[in-house]
Amino acid sequence: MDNKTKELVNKGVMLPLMEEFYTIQGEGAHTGTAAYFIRVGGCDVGCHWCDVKESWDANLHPPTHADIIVKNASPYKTIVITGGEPLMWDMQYLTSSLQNQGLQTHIETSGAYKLSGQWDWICLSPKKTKLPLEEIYPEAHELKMIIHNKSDFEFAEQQAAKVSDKCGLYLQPEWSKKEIMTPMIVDYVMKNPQWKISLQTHKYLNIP
Ligand SMILES: C[S@@+](CC[C@H](N)C(=O)[O-])C[C@H]1O[C@@H](n2cnc3c(N)ncnc32)[C@H](O)[C@@H]1O
Ligand SMILES: Nc1nc2[nH]cc(C(=O)O)c2c(=O)[nH]1
Ligand code: SF4
Ligand SMILES: [Mg+2]
Repeated sequence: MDNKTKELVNKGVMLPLMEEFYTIQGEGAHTGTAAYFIRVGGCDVGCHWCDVKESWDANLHPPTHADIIVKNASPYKTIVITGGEPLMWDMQYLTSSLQNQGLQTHIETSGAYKLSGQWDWICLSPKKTKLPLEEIYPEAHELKMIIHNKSDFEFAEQQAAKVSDKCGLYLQPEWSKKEIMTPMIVDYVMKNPQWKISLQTHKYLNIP
């Protein structure tokens, strides 16, 4: 990568773009809503069950000008920025440009990096391997905890204690463990109705 490109990536004017696709938000509070997804490469959080490990190495994803990303997104209404870990990059330029076009900016994040950007919706999905920075908890609109084993319920409660009263609470089965964990989540939500269940509905629908 040349120095000029590096500088633009540092400013968030260019971003390592893995893929963009129009689909239905499959998870969490906005499940069922049509949304344009922008998947930015780069993540070092290291979830062993991550369903997009191809995103991890930012060098595999071409630095793309945010103006092009915004142009591609402009026909749509709800834009979901995901990754990889989007907060590894400065999200200010991209999100302010999207909002200037009248688009709704949503993020999927582990919260492990400094919060940047202007967001209409923040979905925080904390990971034990690299905990969220304290600053993001009061900003989260939705807390989405992935349940891979029984101890993850305890971790979910610890994280729920840190978000605001207005934050929606979701338990989502880790995909490879869904046969075992989904019934446990159903039982847990009935006993602890402050939580809701979130399924990866796009995977059941066979859509991206
Ligand atoms: C691939 S991550 C990208 C955004 C960010 N790095 C994060 O983890 O929030 C998008 C969402 O998918 C969830 N996820 C990833 N792998 C999963 C799996 N195997 N089963 C269930 N959810 C998963 C993450 O927890 C996160 O909520
Ligand atoms: N349909 C669909 N919904 C999603 N919600 C969060 C996703 C993600 O990978 O961040 C995702 C995804 O990859 N596809
Ligand atoms: S933080 Fe997100 S992208 Fe990174 S490894 Fe975990 S699930 Fe995958
Ligand atoms: Mg996904």
